[in-house]
Amino acid sequence: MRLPFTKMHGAGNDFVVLDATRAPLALDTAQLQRLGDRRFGVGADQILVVEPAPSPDVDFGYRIFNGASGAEVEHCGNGARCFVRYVRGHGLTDKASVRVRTVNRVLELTEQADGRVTVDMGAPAFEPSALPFDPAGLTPRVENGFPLWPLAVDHHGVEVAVLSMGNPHAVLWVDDVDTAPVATVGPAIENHPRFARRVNVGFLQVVSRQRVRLRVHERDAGETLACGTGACAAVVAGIRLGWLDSRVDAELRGGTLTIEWAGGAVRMTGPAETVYEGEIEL
Ligand SMILES: N[C@@H](CCC[C@H](N)C(=O)O)C(=O)O
Repeated sequence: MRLPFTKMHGAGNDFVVLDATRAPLALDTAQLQRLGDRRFGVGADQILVVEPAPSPDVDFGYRIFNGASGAEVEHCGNGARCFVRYVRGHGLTDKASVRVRTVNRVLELTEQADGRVTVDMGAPAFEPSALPFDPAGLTPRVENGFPLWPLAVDHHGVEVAVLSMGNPHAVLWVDDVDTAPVATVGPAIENHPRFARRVNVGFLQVVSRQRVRLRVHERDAGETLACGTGACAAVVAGIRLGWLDSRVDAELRGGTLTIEWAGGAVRMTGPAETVYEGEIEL
């Protein structure tokens, strides 16, 4: 099968985008992994599939697969920005704002006049069961009414905030992201037995009440240059702890995302770029 695709990125988090609006696409795990493979395939952190609207209240279905494993996941924020650029650029809609349904929420995606894209990401969920995270036997330290959970990781103790943006996130605080142990502590928390479906891990440095620096070890992907849901989760946790204002610029290695949250849905604004179009024999 020759499969047309579009390579895109949002702040360096890169994607293969596939159109399944005209004919259904049933790719198996090996085919998805091949698309995600940087040596034997195209290479991408995630594979994004544009599907017909599954219900009348939305314009499209939006499915996401991690490129390394081919596993389906619930959300991808940087991908959502690329999604709207893709459907408008490929003539699939002329709406400025597009509503899409993921496996567990509805997102609204809007292209701005300056070329950036704003995503209504949906609301964060704080119950441990939303990730899921097993808190049995743990006593959190509570700051500003928000729990920080003690975790034993590689014989060290760390404290993490846990929350869901549709997909699971743990956030921890560091003095300097440049020296943060992302490559070691990231996978250890991702695979910690208290996270039954594993977890994305954010390392957050607070620079001021309106500016943070962030690195994210993504579930299944390792460290990526940016993670949209990770930026939302980290900023929301910082706001809940009383450390951040309601509008924050999050600097990631691949670019800056603006995150806004005042309770309710989180808004994320950032770049979305097309790199090239191609075809692959699968
Ligand atoms: N890059 C994404 C998140 C992709 C999914 C994540 N790796 C997971 O397994 O939940 C983003 O921009 O949000």
